[in-house]
Amino acid sequence: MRTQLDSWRRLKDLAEPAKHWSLQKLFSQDAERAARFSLELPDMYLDYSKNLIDEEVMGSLFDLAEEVGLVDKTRAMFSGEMINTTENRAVLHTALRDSSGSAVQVNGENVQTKIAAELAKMQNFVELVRDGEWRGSTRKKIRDVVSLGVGGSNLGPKMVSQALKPYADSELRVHYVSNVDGNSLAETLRPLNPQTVLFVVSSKTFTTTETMTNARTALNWLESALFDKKAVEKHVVAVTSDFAKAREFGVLEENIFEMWDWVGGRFSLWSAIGLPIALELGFDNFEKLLRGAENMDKHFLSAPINENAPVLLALLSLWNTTFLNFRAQAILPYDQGLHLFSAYMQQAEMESNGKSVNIHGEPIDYQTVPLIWGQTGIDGQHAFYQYLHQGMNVVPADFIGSVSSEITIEHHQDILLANLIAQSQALMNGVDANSLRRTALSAGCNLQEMEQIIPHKVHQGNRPSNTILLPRLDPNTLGALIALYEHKIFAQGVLLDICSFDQWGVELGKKQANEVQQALTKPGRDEGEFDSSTRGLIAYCHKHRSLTV
Ligand SMILES: O=P(O)(O)OC[C@H]1O[C@H](O)[C@H](O)[C@@H](O)[C@@H]1O
Repeated sequence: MRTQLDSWRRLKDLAEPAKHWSLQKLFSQDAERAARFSLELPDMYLDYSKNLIDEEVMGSLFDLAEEVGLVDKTRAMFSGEMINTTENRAVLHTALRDSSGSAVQVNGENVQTKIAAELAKMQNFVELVRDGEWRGSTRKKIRDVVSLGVGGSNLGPKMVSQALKPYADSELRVHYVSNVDGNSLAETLRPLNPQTVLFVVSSKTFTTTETMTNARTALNWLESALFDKKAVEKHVVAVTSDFAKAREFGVLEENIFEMWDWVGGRFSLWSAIGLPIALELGFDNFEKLLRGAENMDKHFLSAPINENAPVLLALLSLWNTTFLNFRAQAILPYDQGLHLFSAYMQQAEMESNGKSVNIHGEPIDYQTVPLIWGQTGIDGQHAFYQYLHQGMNVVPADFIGSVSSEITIEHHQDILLANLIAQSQALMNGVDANSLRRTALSAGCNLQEMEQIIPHKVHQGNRPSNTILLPRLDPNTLGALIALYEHKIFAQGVLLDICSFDQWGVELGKKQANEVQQALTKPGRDEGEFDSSTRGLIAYCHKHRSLTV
């Protein structure tokens, strides 16, 4: 049990006084604080000095990392050991971006050979489509790609596509549909010409209801518009680990791209699941994304734990959540391109570590991961930052920005960066009643009148944050940023003693949805097994359907 470890106990003791520390004071007592608690990598700057930490806390966190064997467990992941113990699988998204040529064995097989072959197949396909050599069934060039997938088979590629828009080829537009809400697919398809559309059906299992429903509707749309029962051959490709199911759907064997069971959905954008990214940005940019992630992999594997960016982020998350009891974390990108990054991180971290039993199946009696949420910082400032500054709960935040922009309109970028830096400063420093009084006096205000308003203007401050700056947002730095968080999540799982790579919590809802769906589509079916709330909701749906039909 983690709670029995010496370092864990020490951290528990240290947390009590730390809850009452003043970040402002810590800075004024130590001119070197920012240098002490920051890290500069070739393509990234991480400032974690605005956390409620000191050398002793960090030392104990490093001791914990050692006590739990983080370094050995990291090597085990990279080398293909079955660390996803509840599903008996290796976890090898890192192998997908390993260009070293060294073998990685899974069940006696070198997966690098398969990865290289699949990358070559992707590259060939991407070039055919982008060069206009791949033609639809009426011999027209492909102009629009529609990616159908959900969860890990959608969020990663979609987030990257959005982040790297300036690198996109305007000749080929890529659209993403994940929701089974028919409006989403219909709205996407409405302006498109079926003769020039290519669907990429991305599903590891090729059974996910939302994706398969959208795929069947898309196929009907194609077949009826093109009067061609074989439209699937030129207009649909699949990415899956279940080739038989994709063939059954009608996709030609040569148009199926493989993903493997040792790639988790939420870590899969580096595999053929990234095909829409490569189609939109070109294969060379996809490769740059892989190289950026590979650089972070090397850093994670080789840097000592006290200078290891993913480890630092994991330790700080543990400190804030498990020891200081802050139960949420905001992800606040200031770069508009990263507007889906918070949603992406939500799946990555919460699906991985949102658990309450340890790797041995025993109940956990400490806080695991925080609730992850957020949106672009600038929009957030005009929405929920009030809560961050003055709400009852402290929400540690990750501020993420890039120094220069692909489209350089300098003063825009300066305003953006100024806001990013100022917000973390304001959250840390706050403002107390006395300084409000001083400001009021020097402005010649009536102090008696001011007294009433002062409590409303006090900001407690002391709200922790990390700041991550990239020199610019490009395929390379984005690859590194995503890998940074992937490894943070892995390290967090090790520290918390969690199996980070299963997601049993998602399955229950899926099963229930199937049962409710049957009751919705076949009225009159015995609904006796449902509770009265469920029966009432189903009855309301039936009533209003019959009124609107
Ligand atoms: O790729 P698929 O098999 O369609 O699965 C898509 C998604 O399904 C579920 O929601 C899982 O929780 C996700 O991790 C997965 O990415």
